[in-house]
Amino acid sequence: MGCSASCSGRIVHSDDDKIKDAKIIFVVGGPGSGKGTQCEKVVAKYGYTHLSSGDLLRAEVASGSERGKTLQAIMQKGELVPLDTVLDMIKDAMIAKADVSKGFLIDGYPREVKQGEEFEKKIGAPCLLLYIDAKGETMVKRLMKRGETSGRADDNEETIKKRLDLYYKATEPVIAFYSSRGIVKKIDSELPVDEVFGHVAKAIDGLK
Ligand SMILES: Nc1ncnc2c1ncn2[C@H]1C[C@H](O)[C@@H](COP(=O)(O)OP(=O)(O)O)O1
Ligand SMILES: [Mg+2]
Repeated sequence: MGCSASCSGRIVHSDDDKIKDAKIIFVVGGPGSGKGTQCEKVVAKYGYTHLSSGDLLRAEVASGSERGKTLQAIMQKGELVPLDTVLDMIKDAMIAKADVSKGFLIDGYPREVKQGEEFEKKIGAPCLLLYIDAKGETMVKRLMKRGETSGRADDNEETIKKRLDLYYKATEPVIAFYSSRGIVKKIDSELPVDEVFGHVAKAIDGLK
């Protein structure tokens, strides 16, 4: 945010104001369920901005920064990185895109209920949660295949298993949490990509 001590609070607030009324969609699903694939198609059709927490974190790792080194060690083990780190990165990215974006797809976040609560405190409430649902065995198969070319350190059998376990334990409660608010749309991601997208598009068209 680059606000020096001499700034009045106003500058910080105007940054926050930029995203105050933003349309926010959470995209939740297991690793390899097809979140990234669907988000790309939403970007093309609707002009939304796609923010993948994993991609933001991997970009930080690639930058070679000290923070990146710490993150890499955590991600390689298939664990969750500290909440504040991810949230700050998402918020900065949203502010940077606020002027040109029709809305935001928050992909891979929240990973646990607490992350959702913090997001709402610091940024805002989602109007929709797309629950990209595929079977465990489908996700493993897709990730093993993706691992052949992705270069992702966590696309290997051992880490995939840990990520799946963590998904079921920590992330599925997120879906229950938002279901009670009536904003969850469950999308069958076992179908071919374009058919999955048909359902995603219907959910987005139903907004407002
Ligand atoms: N509906 C679908 N049918 C077949 N393959 C799919 C699919 N959706 C995604 N894939 C493939 C593309 C990727 O290689 C892999 C993981 O997809 P992804 O979009 O990277 O998942 P995520 O972002 O949820 O981890 O599966
Ligand atoms: Mg992804």
